[in-house]
Parts: sequence; structure tokens; C-alpha cells
Amino acid sequence: MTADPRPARPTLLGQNQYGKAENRVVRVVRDGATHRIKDLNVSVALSGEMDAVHYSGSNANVLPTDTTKNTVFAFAKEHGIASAEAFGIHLARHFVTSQEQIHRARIRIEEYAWQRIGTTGHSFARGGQETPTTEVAYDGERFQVVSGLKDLVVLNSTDSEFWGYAKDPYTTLRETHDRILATEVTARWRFSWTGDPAGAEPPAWEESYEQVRGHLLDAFAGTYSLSLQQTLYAMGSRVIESHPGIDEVRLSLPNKHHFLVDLEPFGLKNENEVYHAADRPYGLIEGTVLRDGADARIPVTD
Ligand SMILES: O=c1[nH]c(=O)c2[nH]c(=O)[nH]c2[nH]1
Repeated sequence: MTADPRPARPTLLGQNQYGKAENRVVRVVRDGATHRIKDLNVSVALSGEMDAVHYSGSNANVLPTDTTKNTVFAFAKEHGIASAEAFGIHLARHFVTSQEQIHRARIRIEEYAWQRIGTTGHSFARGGQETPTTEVAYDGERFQVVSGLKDLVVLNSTDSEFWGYAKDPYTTLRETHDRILATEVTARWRFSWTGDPAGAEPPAWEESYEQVRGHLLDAFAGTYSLSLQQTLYAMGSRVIESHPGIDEVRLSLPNKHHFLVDLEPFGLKNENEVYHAADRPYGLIEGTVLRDGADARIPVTD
């Protein structure tokens, strides 16, 4: 008989669970030049015979939360992600059947939907998030209209490299010739229209929104990128070159890092398939692209 681990106190442990929350796993399936991605936020909660760890600190029954995180990434490689449900079932069954002391596993999954953009087969935009913006100023003589968008999340699952950068004693970043490039686009564009001379036809605002959005997406998708800075310039200049009524574009592009997960400890090879989508910190790449001869007027606000 094992000794009752409860201390002689007038308290009792109630419901408890533990695990790693919000594992951001991105699985790329490469079917030649056509890629598919599954992007999940997976939270693991395990419960079972966990009295001892709470009452006395004995960890003997505790499968580390770090292990549950590793399992999510390893299973993404080993079993793939056919659906969030199938993936959750694999994980839940695994924890309960492989660890005697774990009696219940709850796997919560949020799935982020991506839609294809461009013609590359590896370019995507995250569904349903973007917000159009506009700012109109008038001083009694002239208008200034700066329209834009924010929260437009896009991703290329290949055709992105980053190497040949400056290095100092603190540089540990490994050079890469094939990475995921993802960003959340904030763009503002200034129309040359000022309402002056009086009666000048204003642009078709809503049509131009769709056009600019299309140019930004096409340039993101179609640019073989050696840096996000290069992609930024390509996106801004595509808008200016395609849209005679726009003189200035300002872009703010957070580099939404996707780190390849090391699966070697589990005997698995990660051939650019399983990534950890990191939240923060993130690189923040910002810049203005101007029509030659135009003034920079969009304020650098953030
Ligand atoms: O496209 C990039 N630009 C950078 O300036 C940078 N810095 C970094 O660490 N990764 C990247 N990627």
C-alpha cells in the first residue's frame, strides 16, 4: 500500500490539469511546386494521478509540458495534419495510452485558414482579418487622402532566403537558403489627388483599394526574396508603377518568424516541413517607397 501523500491540512486538491498551451505548429506539405499548409495553435492539457506533485513536489508522474510540446511537433511530421480533429485524436490517444498515470487528455486546437494568392503555388493570405484604413486631411485648400490596410497576413512557404548579412560577436543566426517568409502587412498609400484644381475628378476609392491590395499581394507572392526589406521595396514600387494616382506607399512589415523544429532527437528528419510559428520578438521592417520627384508626406507614426 502506498502512503497517503496528502499532508495533514484542512485542504484538498481539486480538479487540476497541466500541459503546454498554444503550440504554434505550421506543417508544409510539398507536392512538387504546389505546397499545402496547415497552421494550428495546439494546447495540451493532461490530468490523472497528480496528487503527489501538488502535495509533495514529487515529479515521478509528471510528463513534462516540454515533452507534450515536442510531441505536437513530432506528430506533425510523423502523422501529418490531415485535419485538426484527426491530429487532436492522435495526440489525445497517445498521452493517455502511453502514460499509465495520465487518465485524460484534452487537446484544444485553433486552426488558421489560408487562401492561395498569386500563381506560385506557395503563396497564401490568412483569411478574413484585414482592415481597410483611411485618413483624410483638408486645410481649406487641399485634401490629402492616405488610404491603407492593416492586419493582412501573408506567407510564402519557399522562395525566401536570408544570408550574407553583417555579423558581429553576438550574431548566432544561421544563414538560410530556403525559409518561410510571413508578415502582417500594414500599408498606407497617398493619392496624388488633392481636389485642386477645383473640380478634378477624385479617384474611384473602392476600386483603387482592390487594385492596390492586388498589387501588394502579387508582388509579395511573385518576389523571390533575399530579405523582407527587398520584398517591401518590391511591394511598394509595384503599387506606384501600377497606379498613376498614387505617389507614396509606406509599409510596415513584421517578420513573423517560422523556425524549423529540430526533430533529430526523435529520429525524424525535418525537410522544411515542420515549423514553430513564433509570436515575439519579431523583426520589424518599415519603409516608404516614393514616385520619383514626389515628397514623403505620410507621417512615420509607428
Ligand atoms: O528579411 C530579413 N531581414 C532582416 O533584416 C533580418 N534580420 C534577421 O534576423 N532576419 C531577417 N530577415
